[in-house]
Amino acid sequence: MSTTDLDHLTRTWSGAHGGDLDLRLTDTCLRDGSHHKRHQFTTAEVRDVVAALDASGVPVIEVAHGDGLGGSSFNYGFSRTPEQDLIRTAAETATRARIAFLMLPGVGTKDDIRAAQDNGGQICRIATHCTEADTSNQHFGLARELGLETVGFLMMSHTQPPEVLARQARIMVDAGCQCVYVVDSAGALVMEQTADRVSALVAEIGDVADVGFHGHENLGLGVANTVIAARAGATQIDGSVRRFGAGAGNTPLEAFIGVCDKLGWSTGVDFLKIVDASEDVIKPVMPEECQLDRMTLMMGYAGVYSSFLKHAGNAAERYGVPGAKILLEAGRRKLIGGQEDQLVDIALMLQAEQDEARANG
Ligand SMILES: CC[C@H](O)CC(=O)C(=O)O
Ligand SMILES: [Mn+2]
Repeated sequence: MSTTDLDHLTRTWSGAHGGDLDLRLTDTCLRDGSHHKRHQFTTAEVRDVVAALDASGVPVIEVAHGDGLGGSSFNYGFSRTPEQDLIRTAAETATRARIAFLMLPGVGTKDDIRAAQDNGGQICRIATHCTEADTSNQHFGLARELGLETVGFLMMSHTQPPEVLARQARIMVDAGCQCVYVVDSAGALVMEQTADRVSALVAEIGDVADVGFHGHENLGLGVANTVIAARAGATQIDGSVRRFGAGAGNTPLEAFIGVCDKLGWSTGVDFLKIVDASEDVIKPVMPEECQLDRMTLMMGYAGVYSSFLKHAGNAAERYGVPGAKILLEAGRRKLIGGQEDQLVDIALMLQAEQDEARANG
C-alpha cells in the first residue's frame, strides 16, 4: 500500500468514531523489555532502537534495567551494560524524544536519580506497589527539586479497588508527582476494571495532574484496556513496540497507534514508520517474540507480576517442577515485586510434594 493510499484511509477513518484525544505515548521496550532480554542490552542496540523510535515520532522513550535504576543485582539479574551508559547513549541519540528512566524506592537511590539526570534523563518515573505510595515521597521531592518531570507508577493495580488507588495517587501527587499511572503489572485487568480505576484517579487528581495507563498482554487485552483507559481519561499511555516487555509483553505500541489513527486520536507518531521500526529494528534486538502461552496466560489469570516470568522459568527448570504451578501459587500468595526469592521457595515446596507423590507410588 502506498503512503498516499494510507493517508487517504487514515483521513477516512479519522473522526469516524468521534473523539479528539491527544495522547502522549511512552515506549518502554528499553526498560520493560529489559526483563524479556534478561537485562542484556548493548549500547549499540539502544542507539538503533532510540534512533528508530525517535524518527517515528515517539515522544518519550524509557530506558533502564527492567527493575529500574539499581536493579542490576543477584536478586533481579545483572545488566550486561551499566544502565547509566544506556541512558547516556539514548539521550545522545534522541533528537526529539525525551528520555525517561524508572526507579523503585529501595532498589534505586536518590544518587541514581541524580546520575540519570546527569546522563540526559529528563523524566523520572517512580514505581511503588499500589498500596505503598508513601515510600516515594522523598524521591518525588528530589526529582522536582532537580527540575525533572515526574511520573508515578501504582504497580499491581488489579489488586486494589479504585478508591484505594485514588487515595494512593493523591499521596504521590502531594509529594510532587505530575502524572500517576494505573499499572496493570500482571496483565490481569479486564476492560471495565481498567476504566473504573482510571476514572477514580481522574476524579481524585485530574484537576492537578495527568493520569496514565501501562498495560500488559497476559490475557491479550493490552490494546483494548489501553483504549478504554484513554476513553476514561488517561492521557499518558505506555506500550512497547512489538510488545517487547515482561510476561507476554506490553501493549503493542504500533497496534495502539494504528487504532488511534482509526479513532481520530492524535499521538504524533507516524504509523508506517513505527511498523517498519518494529520489523526492521526492534525484532532483531529481541531474543524471541513475546509469547501468549501457558506461562504468560497463567500470569494474567492468577494475577502475577509480569517480571516474574523468567525467574519462575528458571526455578521450574532447576527444581524440575511445572512453571505454571509456580505461577498459580505465586498468585495465590499475592507476591509482589522484590519477593522473587519466594518463587524458589514455591518450587522447592512443589518438588517436595512431587517427591512424596512418587514415593507413595
Ligand atoms: C520492576 C518494575 C516493573 O517491571 C514495572 C512495570 O513495568 C510493571 O509493574 O508493569
Ligand atoms: Mn510493566
